[in-house]
Amino acid sequence: MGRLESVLNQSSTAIKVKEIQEQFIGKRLILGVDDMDVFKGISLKLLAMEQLLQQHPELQGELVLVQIVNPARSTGKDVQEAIKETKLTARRINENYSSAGYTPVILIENSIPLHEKIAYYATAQCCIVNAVRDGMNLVPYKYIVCRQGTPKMDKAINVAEGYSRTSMLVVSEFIGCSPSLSGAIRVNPWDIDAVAEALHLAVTVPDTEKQLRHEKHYRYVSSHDVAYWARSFMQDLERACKDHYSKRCWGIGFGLSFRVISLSPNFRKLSIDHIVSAYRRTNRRAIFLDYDGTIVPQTSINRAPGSEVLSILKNLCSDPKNTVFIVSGRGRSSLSEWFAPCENLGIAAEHGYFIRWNKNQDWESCPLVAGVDWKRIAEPVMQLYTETTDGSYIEAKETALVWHHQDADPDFGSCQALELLDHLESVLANEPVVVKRGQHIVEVKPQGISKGLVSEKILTTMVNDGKPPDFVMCIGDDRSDEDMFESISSSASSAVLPVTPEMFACTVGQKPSKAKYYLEDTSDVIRMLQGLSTASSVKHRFVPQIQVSFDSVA
Ligand SMILES: O=P(O)(O)OC[C@H]1O[C@H](O[C@H]2O[C@H](CO)[C@@H](O)[C@H](O)[C@H]2O)[C@H](O)[C@@H](O)[C@@H]1O
Repeated sequence: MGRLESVLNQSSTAIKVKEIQEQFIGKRLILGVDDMDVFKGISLKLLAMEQLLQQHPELQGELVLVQIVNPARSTGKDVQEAIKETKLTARRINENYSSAGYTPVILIENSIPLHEKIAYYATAQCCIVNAVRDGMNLVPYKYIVCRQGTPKMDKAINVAEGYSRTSMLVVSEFIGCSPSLSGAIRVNPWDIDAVAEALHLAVTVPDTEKQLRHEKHYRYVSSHDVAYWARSFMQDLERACKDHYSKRCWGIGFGLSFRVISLSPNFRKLSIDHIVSAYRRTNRRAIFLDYDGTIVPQTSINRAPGSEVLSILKNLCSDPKNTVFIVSGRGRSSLSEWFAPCENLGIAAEHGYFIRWNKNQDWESCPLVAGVDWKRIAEPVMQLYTETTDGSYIEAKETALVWHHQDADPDFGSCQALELLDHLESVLANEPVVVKRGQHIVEVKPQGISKGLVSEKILTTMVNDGKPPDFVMCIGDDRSDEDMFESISSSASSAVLPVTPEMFACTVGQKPSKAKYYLEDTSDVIRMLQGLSTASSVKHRFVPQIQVSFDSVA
């Protein structure tokens, strides 16, 4: 900024500004400054200018595009073609729309001194950067600083004190600085109609709007200087390195999915002996189990629980010391059908929208949620991604919609999922829903529903019933389960639980998690649950069932 301001202060710059003002008196100036490169979209810009003049004859004779073309940095065939195309298009526009004293497109192809370039920046009413691919591109920032000018420049060109500055920017959405320019008109450079329209808007909006946009831009550019960037970079670095030395790093995955994760040294494998001994010592236990990826492998074709799982759960539920819940994103009909043999099992379905304490009780549903009108917006968007992603499909639940891509090509499916997530978040921004990523799914579900609230509700009910838990175990593999891990640990440290129970938050797979423990896979989980189940059975077996009959005592 300082460098630009010092050039603005040079008398040679003021002289050039006056010269340009005189040359273009009564005209409106649009400026482009680009290297001659196939990616800069110069021809597309010229086509948009041509369309603008054709659609708005009132601008003919008045609107001028000055395109400064810095010499090409390479000499390849593609660059030569871009130069040829640029010249041909400029010539065609000038042949069709020039008049006495008016040339609509001025190409400046030779390299010009910095002060001249800055004089053009300072004079142009609008600046356009139309690159189809680029790095940061600093042209918009330079333009803003030059439009702000300096007191010395104002004096030299007779600008009154307190004169309100204006600047209008049309920028390609594909350049790095685009997201930082909230007052710019953003365009897709390939869309010539849209670029022509943006240029029209830029030159015709009232001055008050041009001033507001300029103020916004100048505030940003002047506050985000080199020192700001250096400071924020250092802060990011410090944050990323915080606790770095106390963490353990692991390389996981193969090929393109290889990544390094850093885990806290407190994160450790759950020892079955350790949890079984805590289980034995305790009398009021709360057990929360996620379904997919936790007690049933993510990859299994048959999604119903096997007989081993059912028998373990049945045994755990029949221990009067236990309150056992399946907490799942799945719908209530399949869960209640699958777990019909486990009469005492609690089920929280659709992430807790529906809760049932045991088979004999009715389903409670969350009173918070407004209707599901949002499905009319979300479904067509999901449909679009289903049509373009082979192997994907939509699952409609009572309160949620899920887009599945487990059977699609893994890389393509993941890319599509990220795009869909973004797309849904923008179209549903005003709806009472959240859009979440899960294992091979993108799910839209009501706001205010989470597995964390389920565990909180169950623990609170146990406390209110006079059975504050002294053992809490929660196992899950997915992002939605992290809410449960967080919730049980905050319940333990807050007033929800009067005494701190033995806590076992456990994720499935070694990965960054809010859980303190991990188990490798579903087989490990089943083995551990089997250990607990055996502990319950053994106790039952050894509880003396002796009936003393006093009648028999003589
Ligand atoms: O909370 P969970 O018990 O882990 O349930 C989460 C989702 O489970 C189901 O999807 C999962 O199984 C699908 C196969 O049936 C698989 O294609 C997908 O990748 C898994 O995420 C269920 O269909 C979803 O509605 C649940 O939200």
